[in-house]
Parts: sequence; structure tokens; C-alpha cells
Amino acid sequence: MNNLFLGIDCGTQGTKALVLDSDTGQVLGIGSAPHTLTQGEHGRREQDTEQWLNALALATGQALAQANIDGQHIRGISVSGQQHGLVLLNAQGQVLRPAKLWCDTQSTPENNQLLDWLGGESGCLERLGLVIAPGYTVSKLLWTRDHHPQIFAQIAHILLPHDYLNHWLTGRCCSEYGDASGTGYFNVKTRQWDLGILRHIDPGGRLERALPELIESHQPVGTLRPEVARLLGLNPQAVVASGGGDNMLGAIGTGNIEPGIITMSLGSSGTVYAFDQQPPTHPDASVAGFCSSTGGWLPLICTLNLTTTTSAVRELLSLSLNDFNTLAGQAPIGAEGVSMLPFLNGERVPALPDATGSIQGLTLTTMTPANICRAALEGTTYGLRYGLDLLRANGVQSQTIRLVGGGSKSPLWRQLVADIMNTPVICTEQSEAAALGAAIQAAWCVSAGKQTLADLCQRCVRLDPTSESRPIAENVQAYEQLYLRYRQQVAALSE
Ligand SMILES: Nc1ncnc2c1ncn2[C@@H]1O[C@H](COP(=O)(O)OP(=O)(O)O)[C@@H](O)[C@H]1O
Ligand SMILES: O=C(CO)[C@@H](O)[C@H](O)COP(=O)(O)O
Repeated sequence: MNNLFLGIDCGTQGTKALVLDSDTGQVLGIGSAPHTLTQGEHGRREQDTEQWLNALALATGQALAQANIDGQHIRGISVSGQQHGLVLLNAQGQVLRPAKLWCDTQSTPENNQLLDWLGGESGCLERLGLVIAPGYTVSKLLWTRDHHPQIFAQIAHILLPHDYLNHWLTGRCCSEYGDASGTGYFNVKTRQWDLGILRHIDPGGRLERALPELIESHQPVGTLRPEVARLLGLNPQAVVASGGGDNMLGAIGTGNIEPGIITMSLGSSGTVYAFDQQPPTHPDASVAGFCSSTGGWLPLICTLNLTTTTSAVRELLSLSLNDFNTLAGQAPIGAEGVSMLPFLNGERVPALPDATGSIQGLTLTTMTPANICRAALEGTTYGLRYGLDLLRANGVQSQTIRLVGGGSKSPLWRQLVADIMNTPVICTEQSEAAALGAAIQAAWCVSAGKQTLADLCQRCVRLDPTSESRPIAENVQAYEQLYLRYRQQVAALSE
């Protein structure tokens, strides 16, 4: 029997699981199960953690069935998770409230308070190596203290989404450097928790005591709890690797473990990132200098409005995914003057946490579903161009973009990205890059130094030449003008 590994990605819209044969590099089976999102006033975006467990079990069962593999043969498991979410446990290990997610902007005022205390953007950058943004975990802790003091008083463990799933799998609380980078109480330069910030929020020391132990990406968390192994039909001896943030494991799943490669993810969030051997030295405040899960750094920009926005438009117009893509493809570039600022969720990059979305340029003849669908695709993609410009201004270079995430399955969107970024785009064979990265990490962990990550990536990450999209000169020119207008609109919102 070959070496088989299970990679799991707990994303915003669903959990994905895949079975990887690390000897051949082949993905043998995949599964997925959806999540629901609780959306409320003032930017509240939360998820019930119970559904993550159910979705993990469902997706795992599907992946094993598709691979036609007995779960007893799985040697290792690794979990990737949406970053920044806050899961609070009491001393009995029970979840105290729904998880506040990466896209929750309800604690923006608390983020501003903490940023002031840290000495503004420059003080924060100096201290932590990055600038905390709305959505990062730290402001959620201050928000919990001030809005739910009774819950705050019971906190015994502070976990990120993937840490929580690891705890459920193994019974152990720990965290890995890459995902820890997005908490806002972690120093990305020294790779240590910043206890002073937690003491500022809670001088009594409860938060400090609730911190998980830090481990490295190649280290194991443990083995499966017997009851979880039985539930999932897996071998209780299977090793659970550290797992990590979805972007860090997406980097592994796209082979982005050395300088010169850019990964762009069209998931619920839009992200663009590139590996670096050094932490960014003078980054723009919007560039997050997270640690990678491969011993380096992963300067990253993240937009809060990507497929969440296109899905919202689809639902508004009662369109299937296929119909949405077909209609968007029928509209011309620039959607006959209809444009969308997609900030339904506020926005992180550009930094407009309080912004709202809007559609401009509608007339009796241009207000068509096709133009509105196209404007949603274009508007969300301009946000990624804005982010890519920031990364490039910080020295990131690449000739090609590796495109992943749900939206990368659309040929129309791939061409749009190539034209708007004026850069060739190629997909990896496996669009679930974070789940693949997780499975590769599990193989790396179990091999205990016998296999290098580079060798594993070489064997398991495959580019799909049929997906390649090259920029088309006249489209690039048209989009430059349209993007300029987007920047002017964003500048007006920032005033
Ligand atoms: N063929 C497609 N064309 C356009 N969008 C797609 C396509 N397939 C999936 N998507 C979008 O991708 C989203 C899911 O992306 P995914 O990367 O799985 O998100 P997450 O990891 O945040 O849960 C879906 O909600 C859908 O909007
Ligand atoms: O907040 C960030 C990155 O900083 C997001 O990228 C989250 O990690 C959510 O990921 P997806 O659900 O879009 O995969």
C-alpha cells in the first residue's frame, strides 16, 4: 500500500477534503460539504463551530469513498483553516460562543483602539512586524471583553479555526507559526506570542494562560482520539500534522515555497501572496507580512469581497453558477459602463472597513443581468489588482500567477485576471490548493525529515497547461482605463 494522506480545508463557504498518494503525487479522491454564515448588523460574520465538525466528517467520507480507500490506510492528516477566526473554549473544552470570522468587521472600533495603543501603524509595524487590520483575532478578544464579559470570564483556551479542529481531532491545544501570524498578538519577526498586548486587554492574565503552545509546520500535533477515529473511519494511529492557515497551506499546495512565484486565490476572500526569505522590511500597512508555514514569510494582501460578492449577486438574480458565468461572458469588457464597488463586507484592501457596496452607470438600456454579473466579476478583481500593485511596490516579482480557489474554475474569470493584472495566469491541476497543501504537509510530517518539502511539492503540485490564460493587449488597455476609474472611486471613498 502506498503512502496515503488526508488533507482538509475548512474554508468559509465549506470544508473540502482530499486523499493524496504521496508516492505518485496523485489525488485519489475529493469531497466537500457546505457551511452557512451568520450575518448580522455592524459587520457581524460568525459561524457555528459544530457545523465544521459535521462538514469535516462528511467531506472526509466522500473523499475516502471516491478514492475507494479504507480509512485505516491513511497515515497522516492535516487541517488547513480560514485565518483569524476566534474560537473560545471553557476549561471543559466546550465552545463558548459562535466563532467570529476573518471577515467579521464588528470589532473595527476595537481594532482602532488597539492600533492607537500600539502607536499607530508605524508603532504596530515596529512591534509586531505587521499592522493589525479589522478581522484579525486580537480585536475580537477586546470586543468579547467589552460586549460579553460573562463569556470572557470563562475563557480557558483561545484557538484559531484550524487549531480548534486539531483540538477536536487530538485533544491537544497548539498553534503553528503561519496561522498564529494573523492573530495580532504574535510577533512575525521573532515568531513568539506578544504577551504585552494580551496583558493590556486582560491584566489578570486569563488570556495569556489561554494561549496554545506554538509548534512548527513539520511537527505533529498528535494522533487521533479513539472516538474521533471511529467516527471518521480512520486509523487511530494516523498522525495529525500541525496544519495551518489556508493561505500558508495554499502556498504549499501551489509550490509557492521559494521566491518568484505568486499565488492568487479566488475563494470567499481574494488573496495574493508570495514567499520571501525575509520579513517585508518597509511594507505598506495593507501588506500582511505573515510567516509562511515553510520557515520563511508570505507577504499577503486579502480582500474581503470576492466570491461572497459574486454569490450574493447570483442569489439576488436567482442564477445558477453556470448562468452567472454565461451572462457575465455575454457582457462586453466594462459592462457597457456599469461598474460595481463590491464592498458588501466593508473592505480590508483597499483599507475601507466601513465602506458599503454600490453599482454605478445604470441606465434603462444598461441595467441588464449580464452587465451586473460582469461588473461584479470586474469590481472584485480590481481589488486584487490593487493588492498586487502593493505587493509589487514591495518588491514581489513574478512572470506568472498561479490561480486557485473556487473562482479559478471559471475560464472567463481566469482571462479577466490575466487581462486586469496584465500577467499570464495558470491553474494548478488541483484547485483545492489549501487541502492539497495540507495533505503534502502531512506527508512531510510523517516522513520525519526523510522527504523534503521541495521534493514533495515537485511530485504532488502539477500545473494544468490547458488552464493557461495570457493577457490580450487590447483588453489590457481597456482595463487599465477602467482600473484607473476604480482607483479614483476608492480614493473618493477614503476622503
Ligand atoms: N466554475 C465556477 N465559476 C465561478 N465561481 C465558482 C466556480 N466554482 C466555484 N465558484 C465559486 O467559488 C466559491 C467557493 O470557493 P472556495 O475557494 O471553495 O471558498 P472557501 O475556501 O472560502 O470556502 C463558490 O461559492 C463559488 O462562488
Ligand atoms: O483573512 C484571510 C487572509 O488574511 C482570508 O484569506 C481567510 O483565511 C479566509 O479564507 P477563504 O475562506 O477565502 O479561503
